[in-house]
Amino acid sequence: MAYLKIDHVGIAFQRAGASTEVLRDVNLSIDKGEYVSIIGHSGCGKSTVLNIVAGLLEPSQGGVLLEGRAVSGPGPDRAVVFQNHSLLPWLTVRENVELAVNKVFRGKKSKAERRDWTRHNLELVHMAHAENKRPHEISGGMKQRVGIARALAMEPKILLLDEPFGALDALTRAHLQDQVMEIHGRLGNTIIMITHDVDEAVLLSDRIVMMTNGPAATIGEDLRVDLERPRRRLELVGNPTYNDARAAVLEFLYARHRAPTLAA
Ligand SMILES: Nc1ncnc2c1ncn2[C@@H]1O[C@H](COP(=O)(O)OP(=O)(O)OP(=O)(O)O)[C@@H](O)[C@H]1O
Repeated sequence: MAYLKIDHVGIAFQRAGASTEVLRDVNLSIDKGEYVSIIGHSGCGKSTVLNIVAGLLEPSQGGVLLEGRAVSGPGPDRAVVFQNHSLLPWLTVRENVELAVNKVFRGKKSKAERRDWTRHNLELVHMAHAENKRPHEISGGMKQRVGIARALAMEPKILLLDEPFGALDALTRAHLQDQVMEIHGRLGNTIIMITHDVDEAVLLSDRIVMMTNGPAATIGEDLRVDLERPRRRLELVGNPTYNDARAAVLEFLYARHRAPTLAA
């Protein structure tokens, strides 16, 4: 049995009396501990897939099963990290993470244990030094790290990353990618990540799921990335497996499934 199963999922949105079918017959099985990226052109429905797994949207057809149980709404077993860090501005870094920790672990861990757990997760993303700062006092990359710490601290079964590095400069982005790879290597989280970046997808993922263009988008190809872990970006320069995976994704996106705006 798959750990997470997206089973014949379809969704249509109604707008101004018209119905648009955004996803059709999306099927995906993910094993525990797998790092799966979803890539596809803008507007094809990647976030919609993620939001259905998160339980924030209800599919019109099919459903999502986590450990054999149907997902029927949001829950702490599926934590989402959005592109634009969503920290509460009036709380400190520590309080932002603690809020989630208290929600999940009140009654299960003592107050002191919850504090330690909060600190531990901030340490995982190297942000413990800034625990008393408020979001406006730290950089975008740091805010994103806090968002990741908050998600990890909930000990979710599935970590859902919606373009988590999209708003960052290239160097910060590379640094954070390395940290996420390191955390995944250490904790073995099951991760679904949306990205537009082909190199990011190849570097981080065990599998890259490529989506066709909408409307009625679906999974066009599911590519396994057979690169040993831990992966180091510099060592992968010139690696034939890396280059083949990269070429396959580029070919899918820019030859077989060009964006409608690019195809004109
Ligand atoms: N709640 C909604 N109501 C109506 N239409 C929606 C809703 N959510 C998404 N859509 C539409 O569904 C399509 C897919 O959107 P989605 O955000 O999933 O795409 P995406 O692939 O994640 O895009 P991007 O890469 O630009 O973030 C778009 O045409 C969008 O306008």
